[in-house]
Amino acid sequence: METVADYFGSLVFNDETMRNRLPKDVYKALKKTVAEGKDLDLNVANSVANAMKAWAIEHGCTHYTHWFQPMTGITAEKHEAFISPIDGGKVLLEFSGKELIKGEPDASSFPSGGIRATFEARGYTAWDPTSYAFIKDDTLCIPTAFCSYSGEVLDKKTPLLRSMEAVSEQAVKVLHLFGKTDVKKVNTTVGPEQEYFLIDKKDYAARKDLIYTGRTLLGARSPKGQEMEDHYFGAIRSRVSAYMKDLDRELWKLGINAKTSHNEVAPCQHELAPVFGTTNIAVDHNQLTMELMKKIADRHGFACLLHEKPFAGVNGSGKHNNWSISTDTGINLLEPGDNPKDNAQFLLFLVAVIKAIDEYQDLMRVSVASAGNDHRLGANEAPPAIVSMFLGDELTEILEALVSGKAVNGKGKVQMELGVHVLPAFPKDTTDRNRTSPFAFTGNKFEFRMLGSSFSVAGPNIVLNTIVAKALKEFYEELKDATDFNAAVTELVKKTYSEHKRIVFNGNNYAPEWVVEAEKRGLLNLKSSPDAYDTFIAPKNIELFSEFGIFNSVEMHSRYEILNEEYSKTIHIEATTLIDMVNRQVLPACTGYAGKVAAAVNAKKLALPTLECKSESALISEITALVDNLENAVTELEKAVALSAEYSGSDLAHYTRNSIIPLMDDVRGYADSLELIVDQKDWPYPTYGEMLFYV
Ligand SMILES: NC(=O)CC[C@H](N)C(=O)O
Repeated sequence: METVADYFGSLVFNDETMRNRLPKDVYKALKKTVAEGKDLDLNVANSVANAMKAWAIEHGCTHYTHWFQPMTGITAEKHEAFISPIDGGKVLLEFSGKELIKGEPDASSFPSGGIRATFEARGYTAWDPTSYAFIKDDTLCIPTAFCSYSGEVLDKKTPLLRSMEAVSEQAVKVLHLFGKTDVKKVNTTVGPEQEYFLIDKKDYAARKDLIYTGRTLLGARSPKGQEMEDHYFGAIRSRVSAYMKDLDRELWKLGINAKTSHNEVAPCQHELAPVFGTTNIAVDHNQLTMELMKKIADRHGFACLLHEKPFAGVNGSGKHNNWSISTDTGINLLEPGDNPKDNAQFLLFLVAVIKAIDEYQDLMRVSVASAGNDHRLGANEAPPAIVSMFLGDELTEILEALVSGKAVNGKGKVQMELGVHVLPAFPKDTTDRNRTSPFAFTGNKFEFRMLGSSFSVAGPNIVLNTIVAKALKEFYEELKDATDFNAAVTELVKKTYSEHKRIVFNGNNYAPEWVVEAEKRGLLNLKSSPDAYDTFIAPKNIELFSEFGIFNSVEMHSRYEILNEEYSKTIHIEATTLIDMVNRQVLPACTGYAGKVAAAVNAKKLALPTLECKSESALISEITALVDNLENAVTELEKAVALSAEYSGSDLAHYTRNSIIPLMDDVRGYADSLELIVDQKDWPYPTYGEMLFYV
């Protein structure tokens, strides 16, 4: 019988395939290029392209595509057939090294935030040999970076790769000070847990809001929600289980380490978690996972919803980004060590992260800001908009003790004195977890829990890598000339922790008291996305990204434009969808139903003139009053949407947030009240109950 091990990675031009199919010297040259990040020699590229083509054709491919990640947050592809005509009406199948390493799609219609006028249509894609080529839809896909003709970055992969290099360079320098001179490279790793909803395809097709916006804009709560806490980790329905198996199989063929599947908190909500991997590859794999989740759902009669808040009032969907840094010699730098020296190193990297998060709370917040995630953060078991870190009691105690010079007490586990050489051996697995924290230490990695389920994980990791690179760079400067290295490290750990400990919060992030406390500590509370976006172009942030060559000022401003635009457009589509549904579905349904009741009253009275028909009359009045309110509310919304033409950029985003969203809430309030009193048979779209429980 064929086992997973037999077909795992069968659609990937991975290391094993390359070793088997490439001439030895070409294989070696390619490996060297990847390891050293150098440009690829054209002869090597030709040879690799040839082998790739042969392999792809054997697997039934007719086309190839550069597969890239523009600023849309999803991936893009433009398929080219391998065919090249020859005399006699025949074709050859061709794929050259040049075609492998560089593509030139007409790129005028991708978001560029004003960098490129549409007449400057040219854009380049360049092969990223650190991520393997793979086959999707009988097409050879080549992971690539995407930039404009004049070299400005237009994608998410390029800055991600740069940020990985930045953190590697700085971490290596610091590690060399610790005597780890064998370390040449440091990689950040990520394991993104992906949450999603599965609903019946028929229900999906019957709701314009799901089709146009990915979330329900209307819908009264069903009598049951998630309050019984019976869905989380519950037995998986057989239809969903079949879907999960199918999905795993397809992901495994693509070499994606899909590992954990389970039911999530809300009805119809699930999660898939992979084994962690190098950030760049984890980002590519997460994009593929999201794409396949949707595609395979369709095969099983489901629609897969990746929106952060498809249903109001129940759990939203996040994507928890488990982030760590490890060396090419196999050391996880966020793993407490076995001996005092390694622990000093661990503590130094730990406080680098603490400093980074505190100094760049704003960027962390921006990296998870979107119209969809605004509904999720701070509601129904998702972290709030205030960025803080959870370290756990033990680690906090150790750092506090180090700062105060006192011995660690309490659990009697660790005694410590000052000085690096006497730092204790830490318990490896801190058992306490904090699900409420935006950024939680979980023993050997940080779990960044604020990301929304529909996000590309590139953005948040670009920020994380860069801000940690910055902290490490400053540390290196402080330590490089130290006469007593151990003492200098101790001092630096103490100083950094004292200066930045306000960002550490081990308590309940959902509690209202935390908002008050966080304000006292001077932490940012950027409640909505437009508030967050405005901080993106703060001088300190432009300096940061420029310093490490991740983005220049022009690229930062373009991204700022794109963020604001995407936000406003998303809500504009939502508002116009809502108006459409109300005017053309809800209002006619309500009027129709009230008419039916009125006709029934008339008929009854005709039959029995003494009848008063009090409750029917009250119902008609209630419906009519709500319909009047709904009409007024939707008219106000229409006016506000029309007025939005007067704004642009950040002003438009703020206007949208402050003027459009509250009116959408008003509309929803009246429509949902009507849903609860109108005959179910007359209601024009499936209800929450039908979508979440009748599956
Ligand atoms: N149990 C959980 O981890 C819930 C997480 C929640 N779905 C979120 O949005 O982050």
